[in-house]
Amino acid sequence: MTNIFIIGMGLIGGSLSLALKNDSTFHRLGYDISEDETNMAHQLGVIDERVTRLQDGAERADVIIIATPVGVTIKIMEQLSTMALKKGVILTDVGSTKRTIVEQAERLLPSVCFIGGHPMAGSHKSGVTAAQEHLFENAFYLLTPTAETSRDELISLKNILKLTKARFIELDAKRHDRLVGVVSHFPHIVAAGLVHQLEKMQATDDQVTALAAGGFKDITRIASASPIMWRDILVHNKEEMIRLMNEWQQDMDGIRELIENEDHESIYHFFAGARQVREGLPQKSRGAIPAFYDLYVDVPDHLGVVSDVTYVLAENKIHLTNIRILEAREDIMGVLRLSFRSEEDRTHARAVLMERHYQIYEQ
Ligand SMILES: NC(=O)c1ccc[n+]([C@@H]2O[C@H](COP(=O)([O-])OP(=O)(O)OC[C@H]3O[C@@H](n4cnc5c(N)ncnc54)[C@H](O)[C@@H]3O)[C@@H](O)[C@H]2O)c1
Ligand SMILES: O=C(O)C(=O)C[C@]1(C(=O)O)C=C[C@@H](O)C=C1
Repeated sequence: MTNIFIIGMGLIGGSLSLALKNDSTFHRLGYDISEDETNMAHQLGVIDERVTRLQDGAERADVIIIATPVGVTIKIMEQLSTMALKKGVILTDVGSTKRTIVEQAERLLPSVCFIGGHPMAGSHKSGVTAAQEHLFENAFYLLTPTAETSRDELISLKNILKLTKARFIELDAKRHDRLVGVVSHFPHIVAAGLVHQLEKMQATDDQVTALAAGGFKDITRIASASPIMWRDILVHNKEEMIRLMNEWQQDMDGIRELIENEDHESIYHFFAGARQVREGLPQKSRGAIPAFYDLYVDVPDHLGVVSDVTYVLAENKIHLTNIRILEAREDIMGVLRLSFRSEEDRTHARAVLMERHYQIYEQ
């Protein structure tokens, strides 16, 4: 048995533990500062065993995964440095920042193999109840080995984490923080800033909230994320945040000037350039929610057809992640788009629906 000790039973710790459950040689021990969270994780089958004292789990562990806010991660490493960890234990984390964590691991735990990790998928939700087994499927899993990391240690860690079905990328911690600063950390400041702007307007005209529609909600979804987690991330990635903030302020000053001068052409290029870059971003599925396996079903447009199809799937214990009517007008066939979690579910669904003479196609 390999004892895997997960510290922090929240969204990410819980999701990782769920992803590891399919290897029967793993025994997953979980610990959280909140006993309620540890108990909930146990009740939900997220872990095999609850641990009530950090030391008890740490000293039994072959692998330790720290899944707490990044500020806490350093404190946990301080605590681990005073414990009798097993020889050869592999220590990793899931924190959204890497430079400070890697530096502190080297300082506090020089004789322990620490490999920084960061699964690049998540959500604005927190806590173990939001954990999902497939959260990291197809996502990038960033690893930050150092010159001290041996090839065997890296392979051992990857062999465990491969159950997440994520794709590994190795990079150094400094570059990690620079890149992730742009695509994740700074956007969270912008999202929260926009919500505060709405809040200020609300004080003088409260109708503004009712008008906050699709665009505002899309761009500010991430402002619902954990303030503890984001406070810690910004402090850890302070230099990058300040650099990006200065760049952003300069860019915004430039745009303000364009608007003041009614410079139609440059304003057009500001948006046209952004659209081109945005549309050129990789479309490949990342994370649990976008990893869709879709089937399209022609259905006669009559009352109850949606429930007929879902009944057939439920009868065969096939889980749907989404269902959508794409077209259903009078006198024509409707089209249902069914989304599944995996290729196996999709293949199974295709077979059972064809048996019932539904017309199926993909794409
Ligand atoms: N949420 C995301 O989208 C996301 C994605 C990738 C990585 N991360 C990183 O993963 C880590 C965890 O984030 P999360 O989203 O799971 O947060 P979360 O709030 O869902 O879970 C964090 C858990 O850590 C626990 N905790 C706090 N202090 C502790 C301590 N001293 N000892 C033990 N447990 C303690 C909390 O009680 C909580 O249950 C963070 O470092 C974050 O940067 C988050
Ligand atoms: O999808 C979201 O809600 C997220 O914010 C996930 C997100 C991100 O910024 O993309 C958040 C923090 C991480 O470290 C990795 C992923």
